[in-house]
Amino acid sequence: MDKLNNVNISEVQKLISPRQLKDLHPASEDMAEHIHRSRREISRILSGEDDRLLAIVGPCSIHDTSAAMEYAEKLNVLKKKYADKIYIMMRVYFEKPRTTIGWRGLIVDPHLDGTYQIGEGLKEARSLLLKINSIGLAAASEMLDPIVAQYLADLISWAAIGARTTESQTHREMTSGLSMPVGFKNGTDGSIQTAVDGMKSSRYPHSFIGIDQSGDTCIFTTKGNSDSHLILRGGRRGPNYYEESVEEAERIMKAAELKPAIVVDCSHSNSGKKHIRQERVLRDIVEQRLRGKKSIRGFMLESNLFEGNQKISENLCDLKYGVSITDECIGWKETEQLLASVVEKLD
Ligand SMILES: O=C[C@H](O)[C@H](O)COP(=O)(O)O
Ligand SMILES: C=C(OP(=O)(O)O)C(=O)O
Repeated sequence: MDKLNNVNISEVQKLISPRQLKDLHPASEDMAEHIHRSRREISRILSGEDDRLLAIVGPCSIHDTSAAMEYAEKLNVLKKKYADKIYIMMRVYFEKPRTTIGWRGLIVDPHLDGTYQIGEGLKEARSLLLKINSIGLAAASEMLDPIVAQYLADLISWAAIGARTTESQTHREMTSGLSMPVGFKNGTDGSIQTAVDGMKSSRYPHSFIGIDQSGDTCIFTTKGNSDSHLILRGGRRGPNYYEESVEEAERIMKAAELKPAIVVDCSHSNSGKKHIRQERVLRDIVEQRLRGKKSIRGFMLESNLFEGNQKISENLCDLKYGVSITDECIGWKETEQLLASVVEKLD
């Protein structure tokens, strides 16, 4: 009996390497060009060179890839229709950070039953990202596990560091080496400073340990990511999308010698996790922008084919199609109406 090692480990399994997964599900040259272009467009919006608003819209989490693809097709129609006013991309979230415990997303538990078939989850996630990008839509996702990034980051055009990891050294180091614009969410306690510290840290070069495409342990030395920005998502004390909060965020970013660039998350603690309240957040920030608050560069909506959410039932056949199994989302009809009204106001 080994008394010192693996005391709390019950099993270790080999996993496919990033390169093996990419060989199975490769990105074409055309797709690489589309993702490169999307990242540049997003970067120009976040820096203010492009005056459009970034709209990150989609499910709280992906659990059914067919429903996700139906959603992507619908969203892509709006992306093309409103392209001169807003840049629409899809929230394609596969990793869920939990306050305590709960389903952790399609990659970790693709069968939703605690069997943790992570290899299958990675394949499903990569194959969905390929399909979404192939129709010309760009994908936005949270980067939670730095190892997972090696399998999927090439297909992602915008990433978020979540409220629960925004203070983490590991996530700041990872961000400094990521190839796409990355938003730091304010902490769950509402701290904007924590996210601004994350932005600042990730702009510098770092060295850290990670795995390469073959799965070998390596030292990565990064150049720093100049495309970091702030995401206001509200906090324990309530929402932070109001003008006073936006101005406080601007002050904190300026004090850190960062150019203010803010995306407002209309969900989470800005809506008290009530989907019907996302609309009022969105209307308010569009009004702020029209009054000249140019530091607001985008917004995020949690939206699905149908509104609300549902618990993961014992019998998975009972799950309703197109309804979130994590946070509440607005439904497709409301999503269409909200995006149309944003564009109308910006006209
Ligand atoms: O976005 C989803 C949730 O807000 C996040 O994963 C935390 O969820 P929990 O507080 O239900 O664990
Ligand atoms: C988990 C999320 O958000 P936050 O980190 O703001 O809680 C999310 O956007 O899915």
